[in-house]
Amino acid sequence: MFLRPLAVHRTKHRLFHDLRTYKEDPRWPGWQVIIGIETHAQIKSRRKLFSDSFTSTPDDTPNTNVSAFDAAFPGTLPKTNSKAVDLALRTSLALRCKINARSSFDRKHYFYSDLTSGYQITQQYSPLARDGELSLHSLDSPITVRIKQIQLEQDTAKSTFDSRGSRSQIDLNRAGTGLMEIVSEPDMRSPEEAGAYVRALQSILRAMGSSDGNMEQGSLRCDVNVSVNRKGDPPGTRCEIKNLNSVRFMMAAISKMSCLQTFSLKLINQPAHEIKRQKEFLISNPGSSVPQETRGFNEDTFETFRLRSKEDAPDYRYMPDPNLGTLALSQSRIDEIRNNMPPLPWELRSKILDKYPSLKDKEQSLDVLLNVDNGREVGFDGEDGAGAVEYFERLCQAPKRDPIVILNWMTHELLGQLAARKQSFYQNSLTSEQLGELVDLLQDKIITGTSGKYLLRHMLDNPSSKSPKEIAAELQLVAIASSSGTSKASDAGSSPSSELEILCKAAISELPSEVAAFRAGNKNVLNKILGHVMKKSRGRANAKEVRHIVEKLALGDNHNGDL
Ligand SMILES: Nc1ncnc2c1ncn2[C@@H]1O[C@H](COP(=O)(O)OP(=O)(O)OP(=O)(O)O)[C@@H](O)[C@H]1O
Ligand SMILES: [Mg+2]
Ligand SMILES: [Mg+2]
Repeated sequence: MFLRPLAVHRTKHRLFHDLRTYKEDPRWPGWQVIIGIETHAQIKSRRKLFSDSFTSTPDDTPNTNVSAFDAAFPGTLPKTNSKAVDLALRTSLALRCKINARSSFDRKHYFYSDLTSGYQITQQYSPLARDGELSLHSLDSPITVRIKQIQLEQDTAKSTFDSRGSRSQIDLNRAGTGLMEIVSEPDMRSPEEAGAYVRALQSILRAMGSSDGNMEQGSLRCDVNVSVNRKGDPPGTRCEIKNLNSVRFMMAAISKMSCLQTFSLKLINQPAHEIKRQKEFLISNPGSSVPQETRGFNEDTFETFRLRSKEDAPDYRYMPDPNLGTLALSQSRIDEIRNNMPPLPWELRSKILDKYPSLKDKEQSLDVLLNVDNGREVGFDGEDGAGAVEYFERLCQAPKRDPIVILNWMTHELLGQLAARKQSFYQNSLTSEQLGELVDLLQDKIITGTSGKYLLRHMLDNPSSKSPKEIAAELQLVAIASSSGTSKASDAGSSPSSELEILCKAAISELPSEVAAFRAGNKNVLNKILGHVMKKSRGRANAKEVRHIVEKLALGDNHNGDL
């Protein structure tokens, strides 16, 4: 009884996509571009998919997390890691998939040095989940991309080629790590839609704690399928571009034009990207279709290049894995996961906006916060840890703190500094208490913005449990107060009111010609005098106060203040 409306809805949904009306894209008039994406997301479980060894980060010493099974010793048997399966289930539910109560594993055979067993365990015939969807709200014209299936599989080892020694080196740390292959239907029509899809997927994976979703570090890899057809014609033959490792590269592989804002303009005259290449083929070979190929992407020239044609495609000789049997999932296990799902990114977003309405004008920064790659320790095996959002909320607990100021400091300063150090959020050594106090020092004008940034960098470089106030005093960052006493720097114990005036007086005597020009009416030269004082104060002076004092000293008490 209850299934019927769902089935009708699904049918309508599919029809909508199959017939998705041709919409002219001014970049390739008369043509339609169709894109489908296969993503491989490393599962953020503590242990590998079929063995007890720990999963690794790229920084781990090679070949230190390897069990006999990962190295394919004869006689070793796989044992499915239920935590990894649970994380994949959570992801499948977040993507509104139907869970397959009985899925199974198959062996995909091929011979390469990074695959010691000679086969990869995957789910070719009966995947974990099917028929999901992901809505892309960030686009000007939002779309829904259908998810064809989600399958579990093993990652391979990593081989690197040492050209000096003319030899390949194999690191088995990655061998056997759990992957989710998430396959979309061919529902995207532009590089922008493809980019939005991968970004939305990243935020879901991160919110579910099921993968770091980090393309640069290889925990998320995309294969992009692209085809081109003339308006009114059926879809063209797809070419698959393998292993793209950033959203920008993925968009560039589809169409160089889409990424010219982010990359150098010198690329404008370089040869073909995928859409251009396929269009040119169809124009110069009327009546033929583009040959089906697997292609690579050159990150320097932004060109795709042929790896192999369909005829050269290996015969993987798929066969059911005799050691694993069926992966049976009880309804109660699925229900339990459904009932304990962490909030989805858009749920978290509206919860935060309800709680802190002033952030409505700061949606871009809020999205940065919601999409933070928390790193391995948070949500490891689905456990909850203090991710960036929780950290933000802890900071906002002190009543006098302004959520806008906190959000700015977190997204612009803290996350910026962590990114510069190539650190994930979990590697952040600054506690929420420390950052909170730092922001309080700023709001109370005990330190200036410049000093605050310096203090933050210093604290990240020299982690300690000391309070920012103590460190600010040690580093002599406490702001110099003006004679009007607006600063609370009197805590520092010196006589700060005169210190600022002494600095200003010194500047006036050290820059006589600038002061003369200023007195003669050259307003611009004031900045030079102010810059001189700011430099001498090592960022501890408040620029407004310095300006006021310099004007007063240079022009006498009678200046009208609006120079
Ligand atoms: N005409 C088309 N144009 C663009 N993409 C397409 C087209 N037809 C299918 N696709 C996309 O191609 C992808 C096919 O992936 P799938 O995993 O099913 O097969 P595969 O690429 O043959 O397998 P493998 O996992 O071994 O690479 C899907 O993402 C699908 O949406
Ligand atoms: Mg595939
Ligand atoms: Mg493929």
